[in-house]
Amino acid sequence: MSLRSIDPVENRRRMLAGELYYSFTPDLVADRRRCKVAGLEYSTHSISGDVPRRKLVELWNAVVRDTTPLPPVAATPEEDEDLFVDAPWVDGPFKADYGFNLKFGPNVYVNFNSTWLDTCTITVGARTLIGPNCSFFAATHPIDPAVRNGTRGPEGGKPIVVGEDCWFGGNCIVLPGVTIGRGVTVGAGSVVTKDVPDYVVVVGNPAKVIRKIEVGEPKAAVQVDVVAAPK
Ligand SMILES: CC(=O)SCCNC(=O)CCNC(=O)[C@H](O)C(C)(C)COP(=O)(O)OP(=O)(O)OC[C@H]1O[C@@H](n2cnc3c(N)ncnc32)[C@H](O)[C@@H]1OP(=O)(O)O
Repeated sequence: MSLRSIDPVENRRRMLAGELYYSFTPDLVADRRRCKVAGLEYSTHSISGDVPRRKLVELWNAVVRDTTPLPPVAATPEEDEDLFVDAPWVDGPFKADYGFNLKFGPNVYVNFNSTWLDTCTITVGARTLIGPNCSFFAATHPIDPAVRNGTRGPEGGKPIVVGEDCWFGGNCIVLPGVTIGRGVTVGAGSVVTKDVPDYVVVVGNPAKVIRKIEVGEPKAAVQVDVVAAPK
């Protein structure tokens, strides 16, 4: 069967739905290339720090294909930067398959070298912090090599959901179909293979709960005293 004969609309529907589909069709190859190019441009400016925050948010929105208009430019560069204080902050290098299946909430931070195989949606809840070298793999392949059939065979996927207020240490891997609750800490180097409930610490490969987290008073109660004294 030629991959060119596949109905691109139905194929794409199957990809997002987590059903078997073909990923080496011309349209999906082009979509991945678009994301690589947009991600490279974003990463380059993220690393060099040579553009204002507004431009970086614009480049990020291009990666994830978010067409929401940015707010009007503020009076000063500082005030303009403040407009984007809650925009997701992703340090380059960053790599994803499609970009448009990434759904990040406000105030999310992703440290450098993250990898996102977003054949299905990958949702990251507000205020979640992600350490360096973390990978989120929504994509999967058939276990039977006869079905898998290299680049000619079908592949699958399952969405990943990360709740609000989570923290991932460095070098974590999250597998397809995993839902992680609110306020979870994932220890460095963990491989999360199964769903994780709210407010626990998980570590290891496969990640296991090592303790529950007692949630404190609202965040404002914990303030580090670093505000400069008025001159
Ligand atoms: C957003 C960013 O950029 S993040 C910056 C990068 N920073 C990091 O990656 C740091 C990540 N931190 C960790 O992994 C920490 O170990 C934490 C947060 C999971 C520690 O959690 P705590 O609840 O304080 O665990 P604690 O240190 O008491 O250890 C409890 C047990 O778990 C084990 N453990 C702790 N972390 C890990 C881990 N990542 N993997 C495997 N085992 C671990 C400990 O060895 C200990 O085992 P023991 O009971 O047999 O002695």
